[in-house]
Amino acid sequence: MNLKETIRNIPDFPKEGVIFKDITTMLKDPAAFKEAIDHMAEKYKDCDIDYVVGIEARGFILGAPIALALNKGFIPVRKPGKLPAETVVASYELEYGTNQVEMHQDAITEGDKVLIIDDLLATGGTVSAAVDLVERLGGEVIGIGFLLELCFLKGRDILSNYDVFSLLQE
Ligand SMILES: O=P(O)(O)OC[C@H]1O[C@H](OP(=O)(O)OP(=O)(O)O)[C@H](O)[C@@H]1O
Ligand SMILES: Nc1ncnc2[nH]cnc12
Repeated sequence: MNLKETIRNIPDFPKEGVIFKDITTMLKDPAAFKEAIDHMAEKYKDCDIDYVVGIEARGFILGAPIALALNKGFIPVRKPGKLPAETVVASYELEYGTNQVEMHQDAITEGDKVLIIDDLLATGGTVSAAVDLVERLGGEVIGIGFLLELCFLKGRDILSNYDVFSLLQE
């Protein structure tokens, strides 16, 4: 199957000049969704990790099934004000704005080995903020996995100290 073809391009969303990669068309197709999860889980099946961290919101959709496929727990990184217990916060810039992400302070303890999953690597700002949260809590980022990498935005450059994998590239 050509997985990339199941992802739809929406021009000028959420603002002019951005071609939005809409994965809802892939998620709606069970064979495509399963292929994406299977391939991403396969990549990490022999890695020594304790948890999968997924970034709200689309990183949850991929990260949770990958965590289950690897038989690991799932830790959410959320947008501000959503997590009920004590949190750590990191700010970042996005292709189309700025935002913050949070993680529960007790989600990770010193020495935990973590795989971070998100749907898309653009500038790398979002995932760098998630890396920052994991490392401030003493965790070790073993890998960072994406469904799709927008190579022209060079997000990989700011992640050069990490093992970065993308299933699809554009
Ligand atoms: O590499 P970056 O430039 O940081 O961009 C990538 C991020 O942008 C999108 O999330 P978005 O903030 O649109 O939120 P959503 O998942 O809640 O739709 C995407 O899911 C990544 O998390
Ligand atoms: N072009 C894009 N499409 C979908 N999600 C994104 N997040 C950042 N840039 C994006």
